[in-house]
Amino acid sequence: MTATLWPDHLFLVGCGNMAGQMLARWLDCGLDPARVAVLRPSGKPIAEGVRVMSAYPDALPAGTTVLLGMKPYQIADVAASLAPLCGEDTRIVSILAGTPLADLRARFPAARAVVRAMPNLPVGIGQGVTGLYTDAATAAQARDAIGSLIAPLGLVEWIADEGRFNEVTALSGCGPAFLFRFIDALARAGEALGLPADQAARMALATVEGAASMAARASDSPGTLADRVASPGGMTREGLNVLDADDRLLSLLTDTLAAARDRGEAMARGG
Ligand SMILES: NC(=O)c1ccc[n+]([C@@H]2O[C@H](COP(=O)([O-])OP(=O)(O)OC[C@H]3O[C@@H](n4cnc5c(N)ncnc54)[C@H](O)[C@@H]3O)[C@@H](O)[C@H]2O)c1
Ligand code: PRO
Repeated sequence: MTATLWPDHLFLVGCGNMAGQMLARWLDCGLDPARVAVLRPSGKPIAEGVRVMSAYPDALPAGTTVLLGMKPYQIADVAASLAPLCGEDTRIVSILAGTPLADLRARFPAARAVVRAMPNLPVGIGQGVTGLYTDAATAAQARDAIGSLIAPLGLVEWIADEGRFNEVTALSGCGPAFLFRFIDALARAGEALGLPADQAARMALATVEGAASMAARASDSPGTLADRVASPGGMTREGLNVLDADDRLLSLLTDTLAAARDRGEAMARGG
């Protein structure tokens, strides 16, 4: 991995579940906490050396990278206080679901570099997925610097077409929740067939962890790997037949992603 180009000044607006995981990973990877300031209404401490404030400062240092980590519906209030502190060299990174770049540009007109980012929770252990999007108004140097900041979080994918950002969010941003549900359902199905609940929970989690790690390292596709588990005439094929009948699992997941995507589109319309 190439060395991370840490920003001189990082200002987090909101530091809950998601931004908190991003910051934890950055600090683990060597970001100097003295470069970080966090605005959070509670004012509660975050980590040794990180400055926490419950009100906006009078000014931001030149070239500050701002991470918008509060809830999407708070953007109007936040922008009213934050935009006057932003200059041409302020870099804005937004993780707000369903909030288009044009909306961010309208709210932070002075900042040249504005990037939409869609991380997911495993960024905290460096195994996340982050989709990124920006436009031509963001200079290449700022784009690279933001890419470098995101790199320690896991897989980084620049998205060419912002019109696909809600699909990206549905797949990888929301994806961990769907996988957590799957692990839970696998365990409960085992329990329904008669296994002790605690044992089924341990086995379901370890099975998903092992299968995902194996798929990540394999040169074969997950589809080929599934066939390798299924001995001809054996037990697995009978199970796969249930998942595959009428594309049942595929339909379920397509409907799941579509519902999440549609919510992103409604949020972008102000819903
Ligand atoms: N949770 C996820 O998996 C995930 C994934 C990708 C993106 N996101 C995005 O991350 C953002 C935060 O989601 P979350 O799940 O971390 O929610 P959260 O509620 O855990 O965090 C939001 C934080 O913002 C703080 N806050 C509230 N009002 C504020 C204000 N006026 N100024 C500054 N901070 C304020 C809250 O105290 C809270 O700590 C959302 O925009 C969401 O779309 C979340
Ligand atoms: N969490 C955010 C939401 O549920 C966005 C992706 C994951 O809206």
